[in-house]
Amino acid sequence: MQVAIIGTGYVGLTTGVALAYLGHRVVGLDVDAAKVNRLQRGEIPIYEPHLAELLQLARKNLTFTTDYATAIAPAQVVFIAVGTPALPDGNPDLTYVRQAAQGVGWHLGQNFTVIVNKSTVPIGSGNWVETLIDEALKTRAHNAPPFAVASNPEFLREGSALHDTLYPDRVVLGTQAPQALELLHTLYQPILEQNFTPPSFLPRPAGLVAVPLITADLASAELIKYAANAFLALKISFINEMAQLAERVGADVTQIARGIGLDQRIGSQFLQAGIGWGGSCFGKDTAALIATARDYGLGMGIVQASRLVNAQQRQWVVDKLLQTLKILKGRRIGLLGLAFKPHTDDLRDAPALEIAQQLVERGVGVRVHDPVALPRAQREWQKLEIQYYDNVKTLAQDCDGLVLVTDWPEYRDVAWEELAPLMRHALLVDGRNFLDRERLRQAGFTYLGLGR
Ligand SMILES: NC(=O)c1ccc[n+]([C@@H]2O[C@H](COP(=O)([O-])OP(=O)(O)OC[C@H]3O[C@@H](n4cnc5c(N)ncnc54)[C@H](O)[C@@H]3O)[C@@H](O)[C@H]2O)c1
Ligand SMILES: O=c1ccn([C@@H]2O[C@H](COP(=O)(O)OP(=O)(O)O[C@H]3O[C@H](CO)[C@@H](O)[C@H](O)[C@H]3O)[C@@H](O)[C@H]2O)c(=O)[nH]1
Repeated sequence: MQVAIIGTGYVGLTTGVALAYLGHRVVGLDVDAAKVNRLQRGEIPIYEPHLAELLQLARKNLTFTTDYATAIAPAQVVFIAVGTPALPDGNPDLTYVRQAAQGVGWHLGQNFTVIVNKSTVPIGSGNWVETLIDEALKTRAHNAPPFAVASNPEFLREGSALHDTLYPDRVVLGTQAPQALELLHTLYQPILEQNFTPPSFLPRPAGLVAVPLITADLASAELIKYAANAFLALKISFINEMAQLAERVGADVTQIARGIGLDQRIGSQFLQAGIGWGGSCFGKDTAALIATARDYGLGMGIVQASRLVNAQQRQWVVDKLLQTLKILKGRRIGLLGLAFKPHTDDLRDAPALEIAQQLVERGVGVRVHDPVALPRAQREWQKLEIQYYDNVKTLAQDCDGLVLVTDWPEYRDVAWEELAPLMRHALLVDGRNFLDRERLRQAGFTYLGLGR
């Protein structure tokens, strides 16, 4: 099938590369000319495992452009995958969705096209996009072509985006138009029936033979996305609240997580207590859900509470440093990990930024390290007075404490025994309960986890 994807960020690029690999002809469309130039040269502008490799395998089916006419006119399916960042009142900023929808309306070809909202957008956005396209079509001289709007929320996680796209837990399609559903079913058929040859570097999970398809009305599909993210955020905040209690009563939250997670009704994933959630989605999507509910007179107390707990977790790390070192002014603290999670260079709502800001405000000299996100942090955090290190050992020299912020696997392999003697205080706050605390203690560290 002929596909256009508007927005070549984490979601659009991953979707485009995956669909091209599956044999569809895909045009990636972006307003960012520099990004499109790089993609045309085969370069991936973000750090996302295997994306570059799969792009190479899919190249013959994939082109990139900044020109709406080139991308939209021949397309049978158009995905809108532009950003929907949070506004100060919690509602998502729909400026980019509006621009994309209007661009679609101005350039739609004469055959039936399905326009798919893949961006995370509030309830009613499907109808709104339809109206925008309709109005744009009216400005055109010739007869308006047939089209339908569908919702196809995206559930990929950064760091495993391609895996999640090729082997999703489910595909959700929200539309009332049978023709749209039929087209999208054909588009996703290789994934739904898992009848493609997996790339060698992304093997199919054992036992996966088919992916469930959920068909829903537009509003339900839109709400499924927000409900999923709110629930996941809530699950993490729940275990983090338990961590706060566990620490006070002398229990170990990692044992509690295991003890409840093995109950199949609860499930063991997303019970890792620590600094809490960050990233481009949980914060913005829980805020959007609360903002939507507010319009209907609902408070969304549980979702509000999960945001509150999350904010406390970031503060907890600073409090621990303060309690242990007593005076923070004049100290040197090293942060290990800047990205909001491992295997990505994404810094949106990264807990590291907030922790660094708080420490800087308290007069701490902040040093930071990350295996992949350093260059991006240097570009995006220019106003923040912190020092960047590409070597953990050099960073630790004369430090009063280290905070493990991101659970990058390589931090397990640090020669901790060599680090402790170099530091002014061999203190480590493990913000993810990730390291082997016995090993750290043997290496001479005062080890502090969260909730254990
Ligand atoms: N990042 C994730 O893990 C993830 C997962 C699921 C859903 N989502 C949702 O998907 C959407 C996209 O997120 P993302 O992280 O990929 O964003 P992103 O910021 O990485 O990419 C968005 C892209 O859209 C481009 N763009 C903006 N306006 C445009 C326009 N008018 N025409 C063409 N291109 C335009 C931007 O230049 C950018 O390259 C958001 O709604 C997000 O909530 C994101
Ligand atoms: O047990 C856990 C699991 C995760 N996290 C943190 O939670 C955040 C989010 O992690 P994750 O969900 O793995 O990454 P995202 O890429 O933000 O993916 C989420 O947000 C996406 C955007 O909407 C959705 O598509 C995904 O389904 C949803 O998992 C990160 O800061 C993690 O460190 C924890 O603190 N404890």
